[in-house]
Amino acid sequence: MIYNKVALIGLGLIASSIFWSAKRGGLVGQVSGYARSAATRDTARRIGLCDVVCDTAADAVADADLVILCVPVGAMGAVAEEIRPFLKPGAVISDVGSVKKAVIEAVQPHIPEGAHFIPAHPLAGTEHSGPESGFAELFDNRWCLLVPVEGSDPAKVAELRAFWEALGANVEEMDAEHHDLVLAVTSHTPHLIAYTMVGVADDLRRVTDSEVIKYSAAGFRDFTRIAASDPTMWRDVFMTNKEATLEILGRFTEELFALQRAIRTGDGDLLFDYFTRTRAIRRGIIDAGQDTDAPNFGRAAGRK
Ligand SMILES: NC(=O)C1=CN([C@@H]2O[C@H](COP(=O)(O)OP(=O)(O)OC[C@H]3O[C@@H](n4cnc5c(N)ncnc54)[C@H](O)[C@@H]3O)[C@@H](O)[C@H]2O)C=CC1
Ligand SMILES: O=C(O)C(=O)Cc1ccc(O)cc1
Repeated sequence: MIYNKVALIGLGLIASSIFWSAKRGGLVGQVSGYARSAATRDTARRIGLCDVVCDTAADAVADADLVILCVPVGAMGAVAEEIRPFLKPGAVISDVGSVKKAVIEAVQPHIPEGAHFIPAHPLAGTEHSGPESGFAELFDNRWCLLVPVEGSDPAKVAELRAFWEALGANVEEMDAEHHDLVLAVTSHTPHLIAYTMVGVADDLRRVTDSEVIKYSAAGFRDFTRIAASDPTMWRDVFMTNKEATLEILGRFTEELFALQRAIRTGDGDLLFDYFTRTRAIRRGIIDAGQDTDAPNFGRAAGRK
């Protein structure tokens, strides 16, 4: 057993999936949990989420060997400050936030001497949130990126890697700056585009009165699924990964204008060549075994 006691702070999709996955594998002795809202704590107790649900973050982290912050990115710093006095000496503090540079800046100042901060980000999720949305298979065969900070103890990093591997994930290490740029391309900007597209359709009330959903092809349906993601979480992502998302959005709008111009001028060759190139990228993703239509997406989508 890598950790005797693990504390989960924030009991939503990711924390509940960590719990069910850890239970499935018999990975930890005890998992304690804390959520800010009494309603979430009550739900967690009702569904058996965590071995013990505590009414304070202090109680949850007491004696924990690993504390995982599973709250929205914008709340990480305040939560780290709150738990600081109650951490076990030598404890590992990690997180699952979708942005890394800002989380490190917010959390690092609150890590006490002797404790180990090792940021992490599982690249797995659904559009659902809350304590009832998690499931044991969420991380199976998905990536989890570890983002060690300067001075991270390699032995502690190796333990956290083994923990995530036991949860089913494939683990890689990356620095924070690179992580935030990669995620801006692969996750953050695509989410913003989905939000925008659904917003545009909603503005055109004329067609949205049931027609948009009724006649929606797979493309728009995927957008509506993504645009149903948690507003707090995604607001925080864009507030904290500002630099990288603005960089990618700048490039995106340039390309969009180029395609817009090709449509206006009737440049079919440009469109054909562009779509041929992008088709090859999709095929490359599938050949590499990184198809985003992985089973856990289907499963979550099939729940509602
Ligand atoms: N949803 C997804 O697809 C993924 C999310 N993440 C990251 O994981 C983290 C958690 O996301 P989810 O589990 O999806 O969110 P969620 O919305 O399902 O759960 C968040 C939990 O944190 C609690 N919370 C919020 N503010 C708090 C505070 N100040 N103090 C204590 N508890 C607080 C909420 O009540 C809730 O229990 C976020 O940082 C997100 O960026 C990472 C990978 C995928
Ligand atoms: O639901 C989707 O489409 C996702 O892309 C899941 C996801 C959301 C946020 C992350 O930081 C990582 C994965």
